[in-house]
Amino acid sequence: MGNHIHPTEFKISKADRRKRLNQNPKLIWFTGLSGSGKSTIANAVEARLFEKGHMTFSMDGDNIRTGLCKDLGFSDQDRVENIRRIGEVAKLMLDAGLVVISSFISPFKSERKLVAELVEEENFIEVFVDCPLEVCEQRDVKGLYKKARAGVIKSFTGIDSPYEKPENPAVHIYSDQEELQESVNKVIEFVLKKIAD
Ligand SMILES: Nc1ncnc2c1ncn2[C@@H]1O[C@H](COP(=O)(O)OS(=O)(=O)O)[C@@H](OP(=O)(O)O)[C@H]1O
Ligand SMILES: Nc1ncnc2c1ncn2[C@@H]1O[C@H](COP(=O)(O)OP(=O)(O)O)[C@@H](O)[C@H]1O
Repeated sequence: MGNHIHPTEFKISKADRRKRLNQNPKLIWFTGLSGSGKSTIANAVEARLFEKGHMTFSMDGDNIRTGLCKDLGFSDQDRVENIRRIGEVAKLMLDAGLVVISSFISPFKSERKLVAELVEEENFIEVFVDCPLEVCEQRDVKGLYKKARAGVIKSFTGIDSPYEKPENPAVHIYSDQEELQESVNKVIEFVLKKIAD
């Protein structure tokens, strides 16, 4: 099927959009356990970037798993497909010139690497929200750990489904030891240079 696809050359290029929006599009990729603080930090980071005049867009389970990926569950295979689709959407948004912020557990190294390659490594900023399982479980923001321990939810990340930690993240957050503002500042300091370059 792919053989019969003939790409159109669009008149407006990535460079045109970059110039119009006055920013370098980047993908800020938050990864970490459920309850580690991805959404909380991502939300504050987006607000700061937007305040500074950048055009941003955030993706998380709320706007992806209820729509584009609503046919997917939490088996390894479905998580891989979830991240693959998110990577493709992020790529389109980067082409549109946006600073894209994503908050998904994204537990597998290989999938995160695939996304980085898809959007080109230089555009991929991996932010590891590191938080011990015990702390996430204690927070239990959505009551899901309790359900996972009770066996009501199967294949829960950190309980009976793996999380592979990033080895060399661009930004390493320790959300059990840092104040929210400190974590946000670390991300902002790293990304602002890249976006404004
Ligand atoms: N089995 C299982 N394992 C992990 N998480 C689960 C599960 N079932 C539901 N949830 C809720 O779904 C959110 C994670 O979805 P993601 O799309 O980020 O997951 S993944 O990247 O595809 O692994 C996750 O949200 P966050 O807490 O924001 O991380 C959970 O609220
Ligand atoms: N330094 C911190 N950074 C982020 N969240 C924190 C921090 N300290 C405590 N929290 C709390 O931890 C919880 C994290 O939840 P959430 O952001 O929904 O995580 P995730 O998106 O990874 O599932 C929130 O209730 C938040 O207030």
